Amino acid sequence: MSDKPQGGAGLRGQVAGETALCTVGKTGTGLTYRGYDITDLANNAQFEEVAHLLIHGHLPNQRELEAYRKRLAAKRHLPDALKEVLERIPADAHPMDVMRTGCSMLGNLETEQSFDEQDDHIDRMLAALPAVICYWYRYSHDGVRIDTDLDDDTIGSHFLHMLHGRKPSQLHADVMNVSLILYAEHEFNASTFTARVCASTLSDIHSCVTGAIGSLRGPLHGGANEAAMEMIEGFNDPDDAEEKLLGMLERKDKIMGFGHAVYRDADPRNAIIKKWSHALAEDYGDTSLYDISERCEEVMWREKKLFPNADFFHASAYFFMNIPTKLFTPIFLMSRVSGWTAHVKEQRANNRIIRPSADYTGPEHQDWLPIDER
Ligand SMILES: CC(=O)SCCNC(=O)CCNC(=O)[C@H](O)C(C)(C)COP(=O)(O)OP(=O)(O)OC[C@H]1O[C@@H](n2cnc3c(N)ncnc32)[C@H](O)[C@@H]1OP(=O)(O)O
Ligand SMILES: O=C([O-])CC(=O)C(=O)O
Repeated sequence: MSDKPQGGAGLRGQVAGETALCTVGKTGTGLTYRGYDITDLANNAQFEEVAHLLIHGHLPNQRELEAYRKRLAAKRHLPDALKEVLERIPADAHPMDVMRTGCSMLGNLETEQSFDEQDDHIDRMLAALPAVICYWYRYSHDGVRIDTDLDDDTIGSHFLHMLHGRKPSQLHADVMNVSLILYAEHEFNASTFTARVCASTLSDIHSCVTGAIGSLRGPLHGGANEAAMEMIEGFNDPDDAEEKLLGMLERKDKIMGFGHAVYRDADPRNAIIKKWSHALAEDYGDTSLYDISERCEEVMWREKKLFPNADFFHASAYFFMNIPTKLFTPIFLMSRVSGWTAHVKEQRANNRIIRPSADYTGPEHQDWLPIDER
């Protein structure tokens, strides 16, 4: 059980609803999806099994998994109108803005007319959002119009295939799979709560996801994996990292990829992605970025008792897979859409509009002043 002291700010520690989807900091290594431990899932599952678990309530059997995979693979194409919009977005746009626009445009072209259609739209977003980011990235950076309708078995391999123009190695496909599992769900985090607030007004599913994308974009949430990468890239070696980190701590800078709103001693996702980052570093043939990251972990714990969260070793892992830094947060999104939409379904199934109260801190009664007297 997490015993982190919880102040009032940021609704920290306050129960804001119920969920059957996830526990954070309560049991086992501290993170479970519908009762399954994150380590078991990361060691054994395919991301599509986890998405099915979250969205449809149970782990699929072989027949269900094959049908689910087929259904998702059939939804990878992008409508021409969406491609046109993506082609108009400049290369220097923020990729999370591209995702926000892409998701919203999909909602214009394929609007959810009734909640009975929600599962079809969820499948579509899971399948098409990786295509949205890769189509834009490859068009704006390489000048190519990629075919997104590829035959890869999994969402992770499909993404890497579109991005690099070739099928990924088994190691890279495995790491993407684990990464998507680790990022899939995390209870009432900021972006999921955004999705639930939007769902509680009985809005459409694309609005819920588009709003959540905006919340995930920030550096205190999903944007931290990119910010962590920018930081470690600035360190020459472990000793340089230590010296610079100490300076940053002295100046009270925020160290991206460290700390957590709920966990106190460790984020259970860190050990998993750290192990894979090490395997990737060996495969890459240059472990220096991994060594730098490990030194950051040591220094942060020694100096501040702060630990890496899910984002920190993701930075080096993605780097070793030749993924451009600006696409790190969109990968988080491609995964978290499973958790967001599972929460939207849960909210809709037992809905009351989310509308908390505030402590008023403004002025007492003020007399009206005509404009020429102000
Ligand atoms: C997958 C994810 O989205 S995980 C989160 C990703 N975000 C990041 O990595 C951004 C960096 N981390 C942070 O900003 C914070 O740790 C958060 C936003 C994740 C959690 O915020 P909070 O719950 O407010 O943090 P917490 O209550 O533990 O903060 C306690 C103290 O530690 C400090 N602290 C927390 N994290 C960090 C950090 N990464 N670097 C430096 N100091 C930190 C806080 O400033 C605070 O100091 P104070 O008491 O002097 O104000
Ligand atoms: O739970 C949080 O506040 C942030 C987080 O780790 C996640 O969303 O994965």
